Amino acid sequence: MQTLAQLKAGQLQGITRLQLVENLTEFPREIFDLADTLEILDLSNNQLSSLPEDLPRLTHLKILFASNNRFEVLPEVLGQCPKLEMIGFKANQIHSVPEASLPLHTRWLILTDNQITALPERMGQLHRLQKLALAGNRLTSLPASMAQCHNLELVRLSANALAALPSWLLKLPKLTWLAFAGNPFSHTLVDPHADVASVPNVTLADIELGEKLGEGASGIIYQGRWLNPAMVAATGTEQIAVKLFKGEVTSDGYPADELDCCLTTGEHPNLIKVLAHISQQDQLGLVMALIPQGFYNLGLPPSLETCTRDTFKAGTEFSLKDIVKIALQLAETLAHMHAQHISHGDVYAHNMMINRQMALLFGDFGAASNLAKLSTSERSAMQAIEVRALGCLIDDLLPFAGADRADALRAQLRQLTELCMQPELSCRPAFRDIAKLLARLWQAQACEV
Ligand SMILES: Nc1ncnc2c1ncn2[C@@H]1O[C@H](COP(=O)(O)OP(=O)(O)OP(=O)(O)O)[C@@H](O)[C@H]1O
Repeated sequence: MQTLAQLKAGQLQGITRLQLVENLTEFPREIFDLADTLEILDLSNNQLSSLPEDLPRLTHLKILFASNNRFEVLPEVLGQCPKLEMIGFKANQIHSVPEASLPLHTRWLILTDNQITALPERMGQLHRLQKLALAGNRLTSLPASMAQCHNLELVRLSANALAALPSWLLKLPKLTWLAFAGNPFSHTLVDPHADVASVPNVTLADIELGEKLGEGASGIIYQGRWLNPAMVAATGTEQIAVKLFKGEVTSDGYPADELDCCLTTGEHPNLIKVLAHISQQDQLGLVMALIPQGFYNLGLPPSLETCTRDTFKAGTEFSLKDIVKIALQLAETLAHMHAQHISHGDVYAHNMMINRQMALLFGDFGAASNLAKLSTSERSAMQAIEVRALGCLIDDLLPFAGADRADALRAQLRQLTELCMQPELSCRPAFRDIAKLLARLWQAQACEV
């Protein structure tokens, strides 16, 4: 992060990336002194409500973030910025998105947590659009022209007012990560957890909270201990992890939908075991088994460059057998989830943990959607969309498998990847069939050793 004082003193000449958090109410004109080099401008967490008309003078600008400001209209001038392809205006008060505000080469558009009721028809001309974050708005429909957005891969529609799931959406050839919980068409229950009597409902009084273990977008996770002996007896453990949901909408949707999807999914060996839920008026929470020692994240979130694909730590290495084992566990987990009519929405290596034996724990239900109210064909399409995510994951992992003698196995995994990523959704296999195929590959490898 840089300061306004550095900018005004001319100390930032030649930089490609500028971040200013200074309670700005006006766009500092000195930013134009950086026009020859500036590619990434982050003005998030200020008080801005407009951008200058000559913004396109920043001819190299590729990425503009202006989250947590006071914009009410997405500025039209954005549409004239010659290289702008990534636009982030999360958590403003935007109610209007003018046609002219959208540059045609947009790849990544984030408008989460605003007050948008409609998007312009021009959306359909954004042929490069890959990532579209619209959760937490007031959209009642999407422009039909968006059927032409053939490069869309990640779409967040949760927490809106959509009356229906557009049929063209479920045909997009590259759609891979879709979330839509918290819309009128998808609401399943009046009392969200009325059907999960199998999971005990506890209160904060049953728990002693300990140290913070981590924090996600939707909540904070604490180590904890049951204070209630009945719960120790019922769950077979005293030590627990407790996720306390934050109140507000996240980039993936409402915390209540995350909790609902997690509970509806139920138990699976590759999911973190849910021991109880907290559904107090003022606090939602999830009581889980502690993730055992020795588990670490399989991947890291996408970067600005990779946009929709995960990144991996330098030095990452897998054998082809490791990849088969990871993919097999994931396919089985997703088959289970879809059998319960739940889609995960965020099938990414950064949401998976593995240990040295390649045992998999799959987490983060933040972008999950309940498919119960969808038609059978819509549910099949939702499964096919997530099948593509499994294909992307194997595709991402394969380069880390060094050359070894198992060339035939590599070819089989490549073939599976291609099948999972077929542009025509009905040509993709179902998770159960993928799991069967991977189980056969796994057994064949086990016999070879
Ligand atoms: N059952 C658990 N036992 C131990 N640690 C946990 C457990 N659940 C979560 N954590 C820790 O808390 C962190 C945040 O978890 P959480 O699932 O809420 O969010 P996330 O998936 O990491 O983030 P986001 O929701 O923003 O994508 C994890 O990375 C992990 O370190």
